[in-house]
Amino acid sequence: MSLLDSTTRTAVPALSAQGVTCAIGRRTVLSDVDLSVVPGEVLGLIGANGTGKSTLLRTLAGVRSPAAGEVRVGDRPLAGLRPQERARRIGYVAQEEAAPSDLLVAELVALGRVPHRGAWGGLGEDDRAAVRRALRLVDLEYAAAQPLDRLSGGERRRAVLARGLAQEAPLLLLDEPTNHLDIGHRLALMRLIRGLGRTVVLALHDLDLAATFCDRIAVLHDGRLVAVGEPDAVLTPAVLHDAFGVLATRVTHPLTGRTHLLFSHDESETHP
Ligand SMILES: Nc1ncnc2c1ncn2[C@@H]1O[C@H](COP(=O)(O)OP(=O)(O)OP(=O)(O)O)[C@@H](O)[C@H]1O
Repeated sequence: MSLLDSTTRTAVPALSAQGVTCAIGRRTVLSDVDLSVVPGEVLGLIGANGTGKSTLLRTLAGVRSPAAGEVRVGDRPLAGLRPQERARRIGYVAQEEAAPSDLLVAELVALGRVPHRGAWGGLGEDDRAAVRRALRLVDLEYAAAQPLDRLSGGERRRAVLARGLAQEAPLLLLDEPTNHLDIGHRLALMRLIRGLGRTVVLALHDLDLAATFCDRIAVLHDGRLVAVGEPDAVLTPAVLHDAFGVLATRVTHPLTGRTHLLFSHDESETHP
């Protein structure tokens, strides 16, 4: 069952894409994408490698301009927002973010406060509190004073996510936020995202996490949106076969009663 009620569903979308097409060089990598995200919704973006998830997130974040179509934040065109205004409204965490390795974790997270104080303003008490809050949320307070290059891959990922959280924007766009995280931190992060009460669009490769924590799921295939809806309606064997070329079987968790997915490549694996 969706966590959204019907009132929320009829609200002005927090973010929408209308007819969004993106080209890289001469190649069209996103074609005519229409997508609306309602306030408070957690929307998972899934699809095979190279199907355009990162390109769509970058376009929704305003980092890339569409070749055609429009992105709107609330009732305003994204292209009309000044960078600082955009950064106050949208927090974006890319799949891989390079940062100077000698930067301290707390300094990286404090970069999330730039939209609130300007690039040259010092940190105020509000900013410091937001940094501490973000570090606590990703369970990384202990590393605040460490340089980034002393962290593990998963810890670095959590530090970058904390930077996005410290921005405290109502809209969060996260590109594979669970990458590099162990299972405990993956579940904790998804629970955290779920509990933020913000509007979140996130690319995920783990379909079980998507099914468990997202209100709706959008499936990209070859740069086109091929399905959007609640997890049970979208994560069907037919859609998953078309999108990923795998056979999916739904099973019921013996303890929670939730539906989970098992995958195989072809029939011979399911009928040995
Ligand atoms: N800078 C670039 N130059 C050329 N082609 C690019 C560039 N960035 C992305 N592409 C191409 O655009 C397509 C979409 O890439 P994108 O990164 O959006 O896919 P994705 O679904 O996020 O993939 P993944 O799951 O592997 O992260 C791919 O075919 C990719 O090769």
